[in-house]
Amino acid sequence: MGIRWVLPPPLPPALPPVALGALFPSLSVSEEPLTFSQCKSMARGPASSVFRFYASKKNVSRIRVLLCNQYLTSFGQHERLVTQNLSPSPLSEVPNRPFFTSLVDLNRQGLLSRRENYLGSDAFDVKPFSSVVEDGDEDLNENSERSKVLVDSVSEFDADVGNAVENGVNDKDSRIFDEKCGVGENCDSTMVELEKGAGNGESYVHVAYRDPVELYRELRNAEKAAKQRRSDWESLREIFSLLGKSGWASDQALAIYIGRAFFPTAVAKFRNFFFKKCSADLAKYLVSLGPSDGAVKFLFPIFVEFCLEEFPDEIKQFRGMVSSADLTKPHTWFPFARAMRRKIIYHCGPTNSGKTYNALQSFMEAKKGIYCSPLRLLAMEVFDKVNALGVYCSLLTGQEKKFVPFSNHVACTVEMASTDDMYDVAVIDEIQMMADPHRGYAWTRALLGLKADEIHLCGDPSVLNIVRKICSDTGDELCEQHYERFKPLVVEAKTLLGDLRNVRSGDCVVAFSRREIFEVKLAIEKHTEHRCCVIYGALPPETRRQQANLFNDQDNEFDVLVASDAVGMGLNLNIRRVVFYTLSKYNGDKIVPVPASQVKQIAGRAGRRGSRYPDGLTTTLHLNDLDYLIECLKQPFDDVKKIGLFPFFEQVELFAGQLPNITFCQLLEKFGENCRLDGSYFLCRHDHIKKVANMLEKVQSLSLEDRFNFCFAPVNIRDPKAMYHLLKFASAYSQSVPVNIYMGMPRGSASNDKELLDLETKHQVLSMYLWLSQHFKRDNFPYVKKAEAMATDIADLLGKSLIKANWKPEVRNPGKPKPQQKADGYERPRSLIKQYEK
Ligand SMILES: Nc1ncnc2c1ncn2[C@@H]1O[C@H](COP(=O)(O)OP(=O)(O)OP(=O)(O)O)[C@@H](O)[C@H]1O
Repeated sequence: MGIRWVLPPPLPPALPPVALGALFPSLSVSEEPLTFSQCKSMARGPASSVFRFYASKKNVSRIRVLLCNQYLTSFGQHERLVTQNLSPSPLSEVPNRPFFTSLVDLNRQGLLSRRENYLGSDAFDVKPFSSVVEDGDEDLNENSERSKVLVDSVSEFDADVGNAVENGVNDKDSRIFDEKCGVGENCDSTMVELEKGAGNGESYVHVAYRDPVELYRELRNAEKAAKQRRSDWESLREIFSLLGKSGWASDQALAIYIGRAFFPTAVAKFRNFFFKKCSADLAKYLVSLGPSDGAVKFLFPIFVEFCLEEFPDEIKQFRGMVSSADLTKPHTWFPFARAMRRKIIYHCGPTNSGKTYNALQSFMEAKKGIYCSPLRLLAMEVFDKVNALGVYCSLLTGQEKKFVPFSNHVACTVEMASTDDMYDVAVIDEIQMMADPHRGYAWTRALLGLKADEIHLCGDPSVLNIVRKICSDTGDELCEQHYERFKPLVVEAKTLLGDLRNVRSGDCVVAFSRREIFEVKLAIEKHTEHRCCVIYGALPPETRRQQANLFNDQDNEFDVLVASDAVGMGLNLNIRRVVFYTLSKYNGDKIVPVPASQVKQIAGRAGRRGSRYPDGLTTTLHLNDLDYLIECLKQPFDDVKKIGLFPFFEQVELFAGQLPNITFCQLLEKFGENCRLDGSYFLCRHDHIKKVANMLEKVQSLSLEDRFNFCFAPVNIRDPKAMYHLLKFASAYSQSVPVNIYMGMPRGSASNDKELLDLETKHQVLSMYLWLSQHFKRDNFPYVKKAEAMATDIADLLGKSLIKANWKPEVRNPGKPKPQQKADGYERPRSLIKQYEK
């Protein structure tokens, strides 16, 4: 936002002041700075009632001019006071002039100074009267003598500065001004000010036009505060309370490195200082504004001066902290990738349109390739598929490393993608996950940092625009390939009419909680001839694959799949119809509608090229939910505006150097509060990391790096048993003793839901052990083989348990809302979408 300069219209020199006001509507606003001679002519000219300007002889272009007009009637309370004050007005017949806009613009356009500490002051939206010149120029307040002429009325003023003869004001005053102000080539600075209404009872209004730097200096030098009425003190107290609570002021204070945490303290100190020193006029003026935005904006620049003088250490510390938490320009974090000429190919389209298939063709044809998957399961699928097609490919996930001899290809989870190795072709699957609130940073890092000549992105169009922007930042060439679904998805309007007895072979019933999944399975198996496979996130990938194979295989009775949203990605499934059991889910806080993008992704699993059901159908259990389903499918893809980012350990370490005496969890919190991001990025949510960090505070001797790494271990933070094991692993690691698996093998498959939950937890703990063994020195985790064997056995037991599972599910989280209990043997939810709408 540039500074705008107000130029008066050219005026006939002999125009009487009464006529001048009418000319103000034609004030032009120029983007160009005024020349010094223009300023001079304005100062001498008759156009305005009040001129106030500062000039530096060093650089005329830095002159700032504020042109005020005393006849404004709509420029806030304080201008009204000015108007009232100027009675009897010689110009009372002059119509109100729309000068207001120009003046406000001028106010808002950042005439505020830019001294070194005012970094980011473009964002300021405060009284622009700070007297500091731009760009480190000599501070006029400090180093130059300023002259001041006080004149009693508008016409006299006009006469003084410009048209003394024409307006009948004596030459002597004019000379005084010239001498004192030195309006001429050699003047240091010039300031002309009007004491409005002096002597008529409201003399304080001149305060509105005073330079905040000066006001601050006067306050600082004052011996003590003027006496005020009790009610005025009350009013002032309210104004300061408003300042302390003002989000606007706290945001603006960041520009001078007064952090949000320190802001209330700074305001409290400022208030104490102010109350000890304030003059009668200043207090009266503020009281006249009352506890309002106007008062806050008036006080703010004075507050800034106070802070700059009083809190240099705090400002320096916060500045250091902010610069060490600088996450702006993440594309510059990967200089090697920036030095490459990369070609990005965006395979853009809905599900089941052949995006991944085409990208994998290029991957397999390359000499050296990397495939980055959103899930372990999908990495395993690609690993199997590619090796089966004769291309040697290794597997790398957080939990396992399967090296295939002579392989130049690797299928990995996106977090494990190496930004050190060079590749001919890289594939990043489900690129829209860049916007995922928790894991988005991993996709962003892969896109920015992979060293590959060709990078294939597969995903829906939601992140296309942001990828375009990133490519223009990185200088990579972008090539877009758009896809359509092989066969359109058809919505079945009939629905299941609320009755699970209407499921058919090839259906996938989608529910959004583990409890609901087992309820549905139980109901279907009890009331129909169908048998159900289940897939949900807490199951190990091996078990999910086993269940998928069971469902795909036609030679068995398992012809219905009951699944969570985990079915939306990664598995090749022969689904005829996707049936939404509900279209609402618990988001950890409350019941919310399932986002349209997720509904599309899941519904799109129905019908798959080359499968038994190439035509896809989708519907809902309840008629009530159908409209929402249709609405979701009709909705265009979101246009994602921001993608995720998370600091590397080195960045956190640098930040930690600024705050040596706080816990790691507090450190993460502070980082979140103070980090700076470009507009296209957000800091990924890290509540789960903080929760682990909190728990690990008990483990004393972990280094910062180890602590950081432990916090990323895959653990279900809502499962106390899993958290307990993580704590034990970290404790043993910190004592440099071999980390053991303190867990026995279950005797057999589960015969109730409690045992099933136990198997799930045990597998997660083993998976965590394997993850830690990959992310820390292997020597510290000597029982990897044992953990792998146990994990395989447990996944097997889980598969067996699921086949015979016909029990009511345990409630893992009793806080969740329960569906309605029906008398006919199984629980059915009401349409939660309808409930939500109500
Ligand atoms: N040209 C092709 N020849 C044979 N089969 C194909 C071809 N293109 C795609 N397919 C098959 O179609 C199915 C869907 O393709 P693919 O997985 O590539 O779609 P997608 O758009 O990536 O979908 P999603 O986003 O759901 O993963 C797969 O089973 C794939 O093997």
